[in-house]
Amino acid sequence: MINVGVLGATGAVGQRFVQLLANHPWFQLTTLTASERSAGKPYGRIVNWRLDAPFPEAVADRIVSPTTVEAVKDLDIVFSALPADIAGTLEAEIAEAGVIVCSNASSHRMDPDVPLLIAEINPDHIGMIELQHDSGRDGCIVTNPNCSTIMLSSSLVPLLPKQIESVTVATLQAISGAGFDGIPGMAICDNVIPYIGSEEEKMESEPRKILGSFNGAEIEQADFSISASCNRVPVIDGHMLSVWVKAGCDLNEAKKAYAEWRAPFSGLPTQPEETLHIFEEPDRPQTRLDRNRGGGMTVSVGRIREGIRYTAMGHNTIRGAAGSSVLNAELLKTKGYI
Ligand SMILES: NC(=O)C1=CN([C@@H]2O[C@H](COP(=O)(O)OP(=O)(O)OC[C@H]3O[C@@H](n4cnc5c(N)ncnc54)[C@H](OP(=O)(O)O)[C@@H]3O)[C@@H](O)[C@H]2O)C=CC1
Ligand SMILES: N[C@@H](CC(=O)OP(=O)(O)O)C(=O)O
Repeated sequence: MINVGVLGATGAVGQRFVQLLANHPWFQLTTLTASERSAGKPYGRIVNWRLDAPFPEAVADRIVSPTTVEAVKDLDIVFSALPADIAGTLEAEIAEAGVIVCSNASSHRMDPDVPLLIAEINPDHIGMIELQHDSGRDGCIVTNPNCSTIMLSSSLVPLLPKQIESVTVATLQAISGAGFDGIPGMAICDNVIPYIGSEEEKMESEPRKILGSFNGAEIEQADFSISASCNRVPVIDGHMLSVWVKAGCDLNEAKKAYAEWRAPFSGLPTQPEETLHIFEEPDRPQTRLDRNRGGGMTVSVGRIREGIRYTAMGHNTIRGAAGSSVLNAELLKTKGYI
């Protein structure tokens, strides 16, 4: 078994990691960390379990560690669900100590030697790890994109060969995206908030790295513009996107590209049968009905119509965070990095 830990194991993403890793066939969850407020106490006592999945009793008595290099330096992999302001320095120090860091935080996403990885979308970017090893880092950092960016980039990939010129996107994002203490109920009930700090900037930059090509030394970014407008809506989980794509194809060619696209590999434990599910019904995808498709790992796409316009939706803390990160680690194992 491969020994793994979760940094920030009590938060919205951290709890998803614990849920997904508790019975993982390859990874043994040995270490859970959180802030000084939680360290030294049994996980089952201090965690406020808020997921729509049963609490994994096997970790109830595990004593929460402080979030330090010392606490995780003997592990093979750590999954990071830390706030970005803490993750920057700490993740780099943990990677220097020889550990593989699979991170959800934004701190290292745009580093020139760090893969911004969605396993089925840009698996060859994993080669960027060699750049980190070349510069003397014993371990490495592999990052997940921003949660809305994962839905956008995954849903754009079938159209990539059709010469995308520009992308316009408007989001309807769930409140779990802001973390457990992110948005008070009084602010979001019966309301829509047309602002999510730094989200539009991330959506306009990260997909160009993800959908760019890696030539062995650097990423040549995808050559199209993105304009994003992000909104918070009162749903618990699931980010929905309305997308407009200017590309060199007509509607029939676009629909054919979606129907024919397949993930480049299959069979990893956390990989869904369908990375993309294409709906023909006029009123799908819907957040509540479709967010758990493929165990929360499938991105649903529908309403593909003249323009080209479509709707995409996925589970923000599973496909958009913890699930994608675990799948990235599974890919690392199959490629011999673990
Ligand atoms: N929510 C989402 O959909 C997504 C989140 N992300 C990113 O994932 C990361 C985690 O987000 P999320 O789970 O939502 O956040 P939460 O606020 O829900 O959880 C934060 C976690 O970090 C711990 N923590 C807070 N301060 C410290 C500290 N000073 N030292 C050590 N640990 C600390 C908390 O522990 P304690 O309980 O002890 O305070 C908790 O475990 C962020 O970087 C976020 O941007 C990325 C994609 C999607
Ligand atoms: N900002 C996203 C979630 C998130 O934390 O993203 P990032 O890791 O890029 O800051 C949301 O609110 O839905």
